[in-house]
Amino acid sequence: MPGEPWSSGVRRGPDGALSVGGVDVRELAAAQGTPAYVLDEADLRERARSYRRAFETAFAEVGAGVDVYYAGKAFLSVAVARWLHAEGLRIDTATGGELAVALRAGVPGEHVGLHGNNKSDAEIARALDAGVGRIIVDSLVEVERVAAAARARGGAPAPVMLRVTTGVHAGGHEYISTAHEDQKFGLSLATAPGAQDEDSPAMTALLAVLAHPELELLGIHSHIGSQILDPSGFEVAARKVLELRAALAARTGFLVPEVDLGGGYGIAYLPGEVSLDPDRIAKDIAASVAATSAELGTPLPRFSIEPGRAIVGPAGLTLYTVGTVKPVRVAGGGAGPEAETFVRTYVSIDGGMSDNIRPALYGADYHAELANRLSDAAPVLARVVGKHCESGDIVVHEVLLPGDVRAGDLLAVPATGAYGRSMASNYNHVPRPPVVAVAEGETRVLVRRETEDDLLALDLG
Ligand SMILES: Cc1ncc(COP(=O)(O)O)c(C=O)c1O
Ligand SMILES: N[C@@H](CCCC[NH3+])C(=O)O
Repeated sequence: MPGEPWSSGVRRGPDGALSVGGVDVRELAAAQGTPAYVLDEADLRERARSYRRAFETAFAEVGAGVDVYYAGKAFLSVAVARWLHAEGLRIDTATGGELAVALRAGVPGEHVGLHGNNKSDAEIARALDAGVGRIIVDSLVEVERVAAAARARGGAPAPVMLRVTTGVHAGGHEYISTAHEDQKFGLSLATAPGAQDEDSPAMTALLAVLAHPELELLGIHSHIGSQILDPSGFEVAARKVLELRAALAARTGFLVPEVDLGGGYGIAYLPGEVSLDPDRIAKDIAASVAATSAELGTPLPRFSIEPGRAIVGPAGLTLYTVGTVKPVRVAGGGAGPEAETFVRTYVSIDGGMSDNIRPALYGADYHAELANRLSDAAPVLARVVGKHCESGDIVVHEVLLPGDVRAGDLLAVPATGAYGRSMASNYNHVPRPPVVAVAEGETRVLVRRETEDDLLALDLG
């Protein structure tokens, strides 16, 4: 069993080939083609269960309830929404499209949340019609827009949470850190310098929600970033949210019933890295919110969290076929004619930045291994690159691969279950790969491969 960053169902057989969920990758590649995203169903379900178990247990110990919402942006399909709902998770959506998948899966509206910093009126209307359990409001104008949509419908008030930015900056890359002040999400807890008498944008929006009879203020939401490996940021952000909740209660007498602490739990991408341990973080966060609430003299709210990557990321791998292998002599630094050089072996695969944009977008690092055989050839320093017209079309910046890696070999890249297929594109008119689930020796295509005909059907000539 290879261990992290591979899913728990990955094995290396006696002949050196990888299998996942009891399916040999050579058979899988022959039947489904490559590139293909391969999802280890048992691993995915176990991660969902372990997050739910960890948080339910730790929060029950301090006397609080908790719901786990799976952040569908990481990867959503009808089957995955059904599996995760069956495991007791709810579904967090960020657009009308994700909402449509959750509803198509039969997830009841009250177990679905809708996020978005720029929801359209149609998205708001659809969420209300579906009876979603919560709309996470992201701006003051949206308070008015959701209230207007709820008023137009009549009936029960719309359940809303307000997304706040706590100023806690966490996560793997500036683009995926979402609670520092200079960005588009949420409402800030900070007041303008020198304007101590003024309310923060977050407090102003909470008061605005309370002033609307068409809205039910369900909670306060904080999401501080993604791929967070130092969990202390969660506790700092939670304290700020609980302080805001106490301040609102002191001001209005209304104690917000729920607090969402967002997602962002980091995973291993490379051998030697370790994913956050849900038991450990759940215990730490529960102890910290209990202490803060006691200090503030407010009873604990109901909590929720929104992990995406930590549930689906490690459960997925991408299978590629090797094409061109090209040794390239590279200057190694130093100056003058004696500058050292070394050889980097560029291993081109049949996908690339269209199925995994994360290395190009965030400089994210991945690992790759030869998947169809073992080799005792001496390792070479390799860079796994795609087939797109970009020199930044890199899937793995640096990895040691056997020196005899050649056309026709299969490469497996682990930990691609999150933000791979969901951020895939058709750059260079490359059809997007399928998502194939494996479990107990069986294969099931969850999302079929796109075809050139699919792409041409959009082109009306
Ligand atoms: C509001 C919100 N919730 C949940 C998530 C899921 O994050 P992750 O996949 O890092 O757990 C995100 C993405 O960062 C998000 O923006
Ligand atoms: N898509 C990002 C994370 C952002 C998540 C959504 N707020 C990633 O691949 O890491």
